[in-house]
Amino acid sequence: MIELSNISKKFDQTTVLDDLSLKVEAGSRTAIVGPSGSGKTTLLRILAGFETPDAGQIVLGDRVLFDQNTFIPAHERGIGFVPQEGALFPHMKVGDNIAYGLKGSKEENRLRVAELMALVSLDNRLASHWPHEISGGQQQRVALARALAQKPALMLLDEPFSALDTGLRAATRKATADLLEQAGVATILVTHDQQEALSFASQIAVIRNGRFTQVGSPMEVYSRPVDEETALFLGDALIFPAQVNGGVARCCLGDVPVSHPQQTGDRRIMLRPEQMMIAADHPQPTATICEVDFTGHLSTLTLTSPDWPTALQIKTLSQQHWQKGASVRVMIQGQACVLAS
Ligand SMILES: Nc1ncnc2c1ncn2[C@@H]1O[C@H](COP(=O)(O)OP(=O)(O)OP(=O)(O)O)[C@@H](O)[C@H]1O
Repeated sequence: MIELSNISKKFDQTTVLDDLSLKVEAGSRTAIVGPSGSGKTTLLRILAGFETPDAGQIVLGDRVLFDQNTFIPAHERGIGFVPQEGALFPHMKVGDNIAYGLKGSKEENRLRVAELMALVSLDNRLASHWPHEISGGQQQRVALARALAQKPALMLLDEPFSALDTGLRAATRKATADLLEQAGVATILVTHDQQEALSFASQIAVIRNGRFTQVGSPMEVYSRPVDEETALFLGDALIFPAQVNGGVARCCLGDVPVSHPQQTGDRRIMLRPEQMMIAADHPQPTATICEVDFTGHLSTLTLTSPDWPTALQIKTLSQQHWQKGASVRVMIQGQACVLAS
């Protein structure tokens, strides 16, 4: 397990990381997600040992890597690091890139490189290619193999899939997740892509202005975000003012059960678009479709109702029924999340 406690870092007079604490269980996957400039890369560099925090403690297993009196240098930490776009050595062939840092004989290293290439599903014949002769996805796998060669207890991935196009990106992400799970290596992925974070990790840490605003399972942070900014950062959200009492929020859509019944009073509630059920041909319609933006399997409907102060935009599965002017009934499934005021 890796545990960071109360990590802070300033550059000049600006606080970049502010009292961060996080636990990552052995063999598990955590994603740190947050907007540009929130401090994600700085935190990874601190973990890797490329940067020194001003305060706090980092413990990996039973080893203190950093505290007031300790600084274990990067090459002694047993931590693998895959930076953005792989950063392979361009003047070294693929095999030599992977073997970089291996300490065995030439023959032992050749066998280990072959083993690592098989592990990341790379054809062994690519070992004699130059990095520029292989695809972006293959380059990422080489970078991963190079990091795995050190048998790290923890792997740090800094936006490693960002240079890949959508299809390759999802496939490489899945392959990487499977591989790290098989190898039993704990992983921290940094990304500003919320979908990537939600799909990759079993723990999500949302960072904003150098602080973790929320840490939890992907489902927890997605469906129960602590505040409006976190809600909107993690996906599409519908946010309404509501009067919350006795586990029910009274809002323009009617009465909706809430997830935290202890929260009461004038609040704002959040629903995800998939919680909105829109029924065409309902005997008691509540809204009118005034615009349909068809984008393939999803359409964005703009709905109006005399009961609502403003129009609602709802992304939903495309259907033949979605026609401008059609009357529909809007129903809500599940519970609303009450946001921090
Ligand atoms: N060596 C440095 N010296 C001074 N300021 C720095 C240094 N490294 C990072 N910063 C600043 O710290 C803040 C956080 O940067 P960081 O790269 O950690 O953010 P990030 O969340 O990884 O952003 P992105 O998603 O754009 O990569 C930024 O304002 C950045 O300008």
